[in-house]
Amino acid sequence: MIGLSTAAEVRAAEDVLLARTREGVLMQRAATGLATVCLRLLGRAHGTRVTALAGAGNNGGDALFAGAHLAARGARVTAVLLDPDRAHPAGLAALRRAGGRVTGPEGPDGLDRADLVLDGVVGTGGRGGLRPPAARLAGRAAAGPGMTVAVDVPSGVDADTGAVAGEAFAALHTVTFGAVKPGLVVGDGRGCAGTVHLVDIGLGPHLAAPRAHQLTDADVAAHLQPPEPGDDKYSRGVVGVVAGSAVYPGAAVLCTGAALRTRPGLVRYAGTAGDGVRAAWPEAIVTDGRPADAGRVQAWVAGPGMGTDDDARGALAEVLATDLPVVVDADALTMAAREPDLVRGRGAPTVLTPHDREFERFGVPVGTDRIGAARRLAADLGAVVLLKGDATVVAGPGGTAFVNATGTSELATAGTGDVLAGILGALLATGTPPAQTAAAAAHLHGRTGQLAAARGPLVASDLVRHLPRAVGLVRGSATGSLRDSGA
Ligand SMILES: NC(=O)C1=CN([C@@H]2O[C@H](COP(=O)(O)OP(=O)(O)OC[C@H]3O[C@@H](n4cnc5c(N)ncnc54)[C@H](OP(=O)(O)O)[C@@H]3O)[C@@H](O)[C@H]2O)[C@@H](O)CC1
Ligand SMILES: [K+]
Repeated sequence: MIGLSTAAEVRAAEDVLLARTREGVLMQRAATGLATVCLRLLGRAHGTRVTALAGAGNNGGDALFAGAHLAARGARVTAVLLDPDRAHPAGLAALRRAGGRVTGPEGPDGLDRADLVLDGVVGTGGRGGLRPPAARLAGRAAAGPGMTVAVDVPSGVDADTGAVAGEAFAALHTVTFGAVKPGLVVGDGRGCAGTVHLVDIGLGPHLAAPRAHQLTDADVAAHLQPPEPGDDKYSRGVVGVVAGSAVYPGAAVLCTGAALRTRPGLVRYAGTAGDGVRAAWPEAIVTDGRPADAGRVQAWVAGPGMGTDDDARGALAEVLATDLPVVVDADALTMAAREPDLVRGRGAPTVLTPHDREFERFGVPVGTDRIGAARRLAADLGAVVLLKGDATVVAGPGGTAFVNATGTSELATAGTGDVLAGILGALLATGTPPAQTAAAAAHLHGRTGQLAAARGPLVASDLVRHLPRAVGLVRGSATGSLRDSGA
């Protein structure tokens, strides 16, 4: 698992370490790591042109010291000081010693010919969008030929939330220090950060336990264990699906198929789209009656295409009255937003899977702090909230959160949510902790989308077809990483 640490958590760890190390050591570690990543990205330093935008804080200091490293290896480095009188003195001296040029915000900055642009305007100490001179330079860097690399955080991005209030630096890569900040992987910040590279500056032992994480393939593999010799169709987690309608059987077919393809134990279907499900998935056990007629299950998925009429409301209330985990998706979210007490009083896990418009029906729009919004709704309802987006966020009622790293915009097409609900039901039926399980489902859904999209534009049923390969891939990469680590 990759921990996501807020700016305050990183600063607190830095303070402990700063008190124990010689002055400047941490910044040297950061700048050396930054220069090393830049060298790797450039392929060589000699003869390359580098422009380093440097603000008045320590973020600017990092950029100046890294510029000095690159200049010492033969790069032609120009530092553009946003506030020349307050530039980091030691960083500036190092750059000058290494032969770097220095100019002000209106000077000849070399942005039009740069191979690399370093954004050291502002890091974790930033507030709000970029101010005018920095915003103008960031715009020119984005339009210019140089590879854009943000130092610690793209300037103008809120390190904790990913919110961008105005202009921000658009980076192809971000080299971040000590810990990945949530704002680099969620919301608008994710788009500004590009590929994130983490540089270890020794903060690890001093960092508070993170309250937000990203899962890796190895973490998700633990949710996708192959059957063991003693397993049978009941012991592997039986899923119940309440979805679709006579008019809209597609959602039921996709959701049931996704559950079967994720964990082919047993899937029971209860609803009015039974004929469509029987035709598409003869493996499923179908009843045209109520959920209670379906037989024993270990988790329910309710919502996709089921409608919101009295019968649908009755079926939803029936599954929510059980002591089993329930996924509340699509039409079930509309009904739960009207009657949140259906969810609030539950003892067993509930996972709600809203996109932004569905989320808003619970009373408050998502806003720019997606992790915060998901946490608040989760605490209010005593449920897990999986907030869909480019980077899907999962929050548990106690505040634990996950940000998905595998999302692809190709998944923004009809029916992909029905597939996610089916995957989620299949994983929840095994009884693993619901917030991490929901994050694992989002991860697998994203990996499946990546696989399916490799062949061109995808439709939701492509995802169902690619699920077994995605499960194999996730399991395989976990084995690979264990082998790599010598375990
Ligand atoms: N601590 C350590 O040991 C280590 C810290 N490290 C590094 O330090 C960074 C944090 O440094 P920091 O705390 O000095 O703040 P920082 O991000 O440079 O910003 C302050 C400057 O930004 C300005 N500014 C603010 N908002 C702005 C805006 N919207 N648009 C434009 N400007 C804006 C603000 O201006 P002012 O408000 O003062 O006028 C002030 O000049 C951290 O991200 C990491 O890179 C690493 O070297 C590892 C060791
Ligand atoms: K920056």
